[in-house]
Amino acid sequence: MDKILKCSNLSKNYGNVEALKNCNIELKRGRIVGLLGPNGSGKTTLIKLINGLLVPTNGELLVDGKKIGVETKKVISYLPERTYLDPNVKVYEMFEYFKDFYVDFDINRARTLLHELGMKEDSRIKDLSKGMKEKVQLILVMSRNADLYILDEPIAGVDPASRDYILDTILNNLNKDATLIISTHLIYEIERILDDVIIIRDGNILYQGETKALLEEHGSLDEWFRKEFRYVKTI
Ligand SMILES: Nc1ncnc2c1ncn2[C@@H]1O[C@H](COP(=O)(O)OP(=O)(O)OP(=O)(O)O)[C@@H](O)[C@H]1O
Repeated sequence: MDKILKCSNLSKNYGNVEALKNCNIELKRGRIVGLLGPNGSGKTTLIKLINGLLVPTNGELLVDGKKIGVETKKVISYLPERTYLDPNVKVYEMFEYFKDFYVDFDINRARTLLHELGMKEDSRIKDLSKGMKEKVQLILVMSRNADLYILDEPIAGVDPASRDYILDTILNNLNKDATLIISTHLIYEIERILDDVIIIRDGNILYQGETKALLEEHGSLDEWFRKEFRYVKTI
């Protein structure tokens, strides 16, 4: 199965809001994929559907050829846009918790990454800054040996000096057959690492394919995005 993700005519409505409309997406293994689109375009909705946190209104969604359920959750490592860390535990306790919970969690990798980012295992989560908490959460997610990593805004709160390190860390720790989906508005920062992009507008897939093709045509994804989605005042 060379496709890790397949969405067929996938739709999701919230009441009468059509957040995703008949989306068809196929992702191969071993790719780094940017999930891009303006605010409210449907990115988080798609991510929640893949993680089984929402149920589609219509259409089908397969991860590794399987319908969303216990088996697909085992192979997905997910970084949500909001922190879920218990403020009262220490970092090493989170590591141990992940080790008990996920058989694919590599605690030594987590310790190394934490050390390289200058943080300590005996820090209590509530004593960390917002950006430090984000780093811990990203370390937890990237220290699993998953087939599909889904990162919703992974570097938004991280200082610019750490961003490159984190992106390189992501690349260096990724198994060659694993696929990584990154949803972010920081396009300039990540475009260099993307193999493919999915661009969503108003719940429709506007573009899906190799980043190279867009870069050849437009020079920079970030500039293309700014032109394509330029805010036009209508009143
Ligand atoms: N729980 C909800 N109830 C009702 N409408 C919702 C809900 N969640 C999202 N929506 C709507 O669905 C659409 C898509 O939202 P979604 O959060 O998926 O967008 P997004 O691309 O992730 O946006 P952002 O970049 O701002 O995070 C928007 O119109 C939003 O208002």
